[in-house]
Order: sequence, then structure tokens, then C-alpha cells
Amino acid sequence: MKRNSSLPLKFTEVSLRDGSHVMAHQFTEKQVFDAAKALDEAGMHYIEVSHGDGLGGSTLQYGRSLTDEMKLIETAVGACQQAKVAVLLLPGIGTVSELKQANKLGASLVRVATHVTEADVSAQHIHMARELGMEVMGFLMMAHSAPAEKLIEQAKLMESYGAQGVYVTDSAGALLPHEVKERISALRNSLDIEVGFHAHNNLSVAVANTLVAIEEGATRIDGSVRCLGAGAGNTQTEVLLAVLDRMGIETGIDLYKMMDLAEDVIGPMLPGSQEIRKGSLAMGYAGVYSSFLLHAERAGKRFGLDPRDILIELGKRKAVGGQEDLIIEVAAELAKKSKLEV
Ligand SMILES: CC[C@H](O)CC(=O)C(=O)O
Ligand SMILES: [Mn+2]
Repeated sequence: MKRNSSLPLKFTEVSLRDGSHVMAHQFTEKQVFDAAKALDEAGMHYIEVSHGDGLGGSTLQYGRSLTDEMKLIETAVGACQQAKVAVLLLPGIGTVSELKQANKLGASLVRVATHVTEADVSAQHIHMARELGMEVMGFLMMAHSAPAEKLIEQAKLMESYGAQGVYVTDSAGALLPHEVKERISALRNSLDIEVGFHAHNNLSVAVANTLVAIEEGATRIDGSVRCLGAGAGNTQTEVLLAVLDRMGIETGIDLYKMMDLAEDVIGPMLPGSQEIRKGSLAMGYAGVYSSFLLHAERAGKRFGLDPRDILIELGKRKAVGGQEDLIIEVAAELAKKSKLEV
């Protein structure tokens, strides 16, 4: 593969943040310590640790964390010799004060995440992170739902606020390879900062999409070991690293150590196997936020509905992150409608 960038690839392992959705936000300090230590020893570049919905996400709406995320961040920082600890922040959920606290505890990269059309809400947080001396990336979520021109406009806003890179974030795992190619190359040709890619494997194309992104010049790449991320999980980190190794692309990360930690450290944490099942497949198919899966399954049980019907309806309504309350509303409406039809 010929990469359209001469910069080295930098990987962010997201299982301790995106995987928080799968764990219903119940990570323990020991789990985070063991995973961060093993990832650090394998040479991982960045390890993201936060509530699944980012700093400040531990609420009734998003799900309460078992362990205070600041404790988890501090634990991960303490476990790492070389890896940097990253945090995710969604303006409106996380605040500048939480960002300062995380930075004080040793988090040195923040990814400021907004819906793909709402980059303007990231200005204050990006400025503050730069003032704190943190590395800052923009994270444009639900990137499948906007055309390349919109992504360019929004990424340029983040660049103007001081972001040092912008991610195409396929939150729904809905992007197809040609759509990734179009979006990454559009950003690569329009920005003076790095471009990143964050995938979800709901349609089983996360590794393929990530390879396309790398070829088009993305240099910041996300993955989760054993697919420990929302929905069917993210690009499986250890698999991607093996493929890149076969392609002769240098990552600086020890493949055997990654395979071992996938088996011995992350494997035992998994509440179930991260396969593509009907719920996650429906999300990729309908373009729904991956972190809605557990919420939709719970609503399905509560209202006696097939969670897929709830997910498909959420896709039609173009629900965005932060609208977890809409899941209940949609389920209640569907249940009412189906009773009327009987
Ligand atoms: C709720 C935040 C979300 O999980 C961020 C993310 O990883 C994505 O949009 O894919
Ligand atoms: Mn994600």
C-alpha cells in the first residue's frame, strides 16, 4: 500500500473508553490498571480512558460509572511508562473543569467530540486544552450522515480553534469503503493538520475501512482490542496491526504482546463475545449511533419490542449522540402504535 502521508501512524486504543459502553460503565481500577500496563508494554501510543460518553458522562441518562473516571485516568497514567493517556470530551456533557482535572492527573491528549454538523460547540474546549498545553484533536461523530463538503467545513472550524488533527468518526459503523476514501481524502486535501479515523465494525468492514483511511493519508488510527467498543466494537486493534505488519507498514507496536493481552487481559473482561449480532448489524445498516445498542435492548425488553424496530426508527429520525432519552420515547410510541393496531 502506498500511504498518502509521510507522517508516522499513531494509534489510540479505545477499549477503556468506547468499551465502557459494553461494560455498562462498570470498569474497575484493577481492569484499567492491568489493561493500560499491558498496552503500554506492547508499545501502544495513546490509551483513551473516560466514561463511554466522555468526561462527565456518569449520569442517569448515560449510565453511572462504577468507578470515578478520574480515578481510572489516574490509574492508567500510573500504569504507563511511555504511552500517553487520552480523554474524550463531548461539550455539553463534559466541562472545562473536568478537562483541567483530567489534565492535572496526567491525561495529555483530549479528543473533543461533536456531532458532524456541530463543530462550533467545540471552540471553548479546544482553546482551553491548548492553553493547558494538551494535545487536542477534533472528533466529528456520525460522519456517515454528512457529505464530504460538510465534513471539510466542520473540520476547518476545529482547525481554526486550534485542533491539531480531526477524526472522521464512523459512530454508526455505517460507512462503506468508498465513502471512507471520499471523506478522508477530502480532509487530507483541505486541512493542514492530521486526519484520523475511528471505525465501528457493525458491517464487518472496520479493518478494510481503516486500511482505506491509512492509504488516503489518515495518520491517527483508533482500534479496540477484541473489538471492546460500542455496537460490534471498533477496528480490532491486534488484527489491524497484524495486517499492517503483513503489508510492511511499520507501527512500532509489538504484535505478539498485543495478541497476548487480547487473550489474557482483555478477553476475561468481556461480558460476552463482541460478535456482529442482529442489534449491531441493524445499527450499521440503519446508521445509528453504536452506543445506543444497550439502551435499545433494554427499551425493547421494557416495552416488549424488537430492539431492531427501535433502532431503525432512530435511524429514520436521525437521532444524534446525547439523545438517549429519545430511545425511550421512540419505544413508547412504537409500543402504543402496535397496541392500537391489534
Ligand atoms: C458517546 C460518545 C461516542 O461513544 C464517541 C464515539 O466513540 C463514537 O461516536 O464512535
Ligand atoms: Mn466509537
